[in-house]
Amino acid sequence: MVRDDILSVTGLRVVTRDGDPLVHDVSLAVERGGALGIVGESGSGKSLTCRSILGILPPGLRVDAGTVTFDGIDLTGLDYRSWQGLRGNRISAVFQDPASYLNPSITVGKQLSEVLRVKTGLSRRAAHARSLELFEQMGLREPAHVYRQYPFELSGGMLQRVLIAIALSADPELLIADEATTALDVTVQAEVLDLLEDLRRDRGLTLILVSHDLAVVSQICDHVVVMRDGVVVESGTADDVLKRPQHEYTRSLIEHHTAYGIEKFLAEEVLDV
Ligand SMILES: Nc1ncnc2c1ncn2[C@@H]1O[C@H](COP(=O)(O)OP(=O)(O)OP(=O)(O)O)[C@@H](O)[C@H]1O
Repeated sequence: MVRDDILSVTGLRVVTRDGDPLVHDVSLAVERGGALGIVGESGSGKSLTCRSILGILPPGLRVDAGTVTFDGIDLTGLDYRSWQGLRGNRISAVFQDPASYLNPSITVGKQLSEVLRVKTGLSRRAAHARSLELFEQMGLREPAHVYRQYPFELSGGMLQRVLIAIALSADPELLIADEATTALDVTVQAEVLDLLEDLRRDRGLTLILVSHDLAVVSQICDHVVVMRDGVVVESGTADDVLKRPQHEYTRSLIEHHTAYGIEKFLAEEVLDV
């Protein structure tokens, strides 16, 4: 069967102002409705790869080789106006530390409503109703109460759900979650991952999940890319990469992470046989 990739990255290279490469020859692809995990230790180039896809590289860094194609559109050559129609609309993202993306002096409901009005042109009343609906879909209990709360009144898990609601306000096709559950405790982390998995199943949302934690990726991803020092060292189905790793580096990551809960995933191998 022919794969229907919504996103493909080929030979991506990100360099500094002096031309020093930070990400070299990265290639990956995500099937429409699929979930790709990008794993690797801190500094391996996961975030820069995602930021290249989103067109938001830090100042001084640029893509100097490769292509990023989203639904047939070459993102590397896009002008500002074309990005406006894509980022936040068809491609969205959530990051670590959700509080830093919210205005502390405006209620979270108002912040979501404002985004909805700007992105989808809804009236004030319709945006309010849609916000409540989105909060409910994100698993926030008592959405009308949450609507009136300020960021400091919510827990980390609730804030991340609010950020996911904002990221989904324009009904994007692709969501990039870059270490989005890293700061949460394990139980809340699992709940937010369940939410992402539900959104994938119910809305057909395509996911890229970036994490230094293999346990996180093993929970919902069907494909995995392993990065180290700015290069892809191994990629394939989650089953192949996590249960039958070919690369020494992947093996060492798995060894280190068995202590953090991917035993359950790896144990299924026993049942598979
Ligand atoms: N603005 C920048 N200027 C110079 N070097 C940078 C910049 N941003 C990142 N780097 C370097 O690029 C490399 C890849 O960084 P990146 O943030 O993509 O890694 P990562 O795998 O996402 O790690 P982390 O989980 O710590 O964010 C690292 O060596 C990092 O120090």
